Amino acid sequence: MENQQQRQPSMKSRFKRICVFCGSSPGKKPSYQLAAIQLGNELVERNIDLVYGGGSVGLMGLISQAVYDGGRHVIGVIPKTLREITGVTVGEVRAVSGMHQRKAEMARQADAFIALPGGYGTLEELLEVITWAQLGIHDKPVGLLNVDGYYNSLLSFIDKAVDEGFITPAARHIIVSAQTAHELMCKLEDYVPKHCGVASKLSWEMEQQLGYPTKSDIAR
Ligand SMILES: C/C(=C\CNc1ncnc2c1ncn2[C@@H]1O[C@H](COP(=O)(O)O)[C@@H](O)[C@H]1O)CO
Repeated sequence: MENQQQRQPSMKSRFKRICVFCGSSPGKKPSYQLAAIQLGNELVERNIDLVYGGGSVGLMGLISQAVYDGGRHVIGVIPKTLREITGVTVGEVRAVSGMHQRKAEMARQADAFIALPGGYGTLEELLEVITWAQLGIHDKPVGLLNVDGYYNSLLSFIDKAVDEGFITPAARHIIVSAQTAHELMCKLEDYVPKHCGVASKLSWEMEQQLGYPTKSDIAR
């Protein structure tokens, strides 16, 4: 069933659709669950659609429901194997063959990425899109919603990696973090990449990295 509640957007955004990575668990603190709903509402306010990992579990279920209830389009990208355990997806379901295809499809569909609190899956997805940005595969903004300081230790670790010479200051700038959904969205709207060095030297086949069939694939 199509979502009924069409609200008038009050803000314009540079983004049409954002990919959100977040816990398949709800987390122990109510603030994590509240942040997922607030981020969903913030996307609705700005007329932005959602792409996410699909299903109704944990924070994933909360944000997708909030965006759907607000009248925006939701795409859930789910590997066929996970479909039975992740619950019902509101909006559109895109079934893919595996976890790699899921990440490529989510990345392809989005104009920006945001990570809410989560576990291994969220961290892996977040670090991959940061790495892809560093390599110049995409220049889409990457936001970290640092709810109640959940990601403080990760940010400290990344700052240590900068101090120790493993991450450049320009690549550190890829991660845009804030404590509230509103503040994060404002920062992402203004984000300008600084890490153009690698991107300008390498000529990635963008389509290939994000899983599009190339012209030569199609010709085969
Ligand atoms: C039903 C349960 C787990 C089902 N597992 C997943 N369901 C949906 N999406 C998942 C699942 N595991 C990983 N993902 C992707 O990673 C992120 C969430 O992983 P995390 O380890 O919980 O942070 C999420 O963005 C998905 O794209 C039992 O609860």
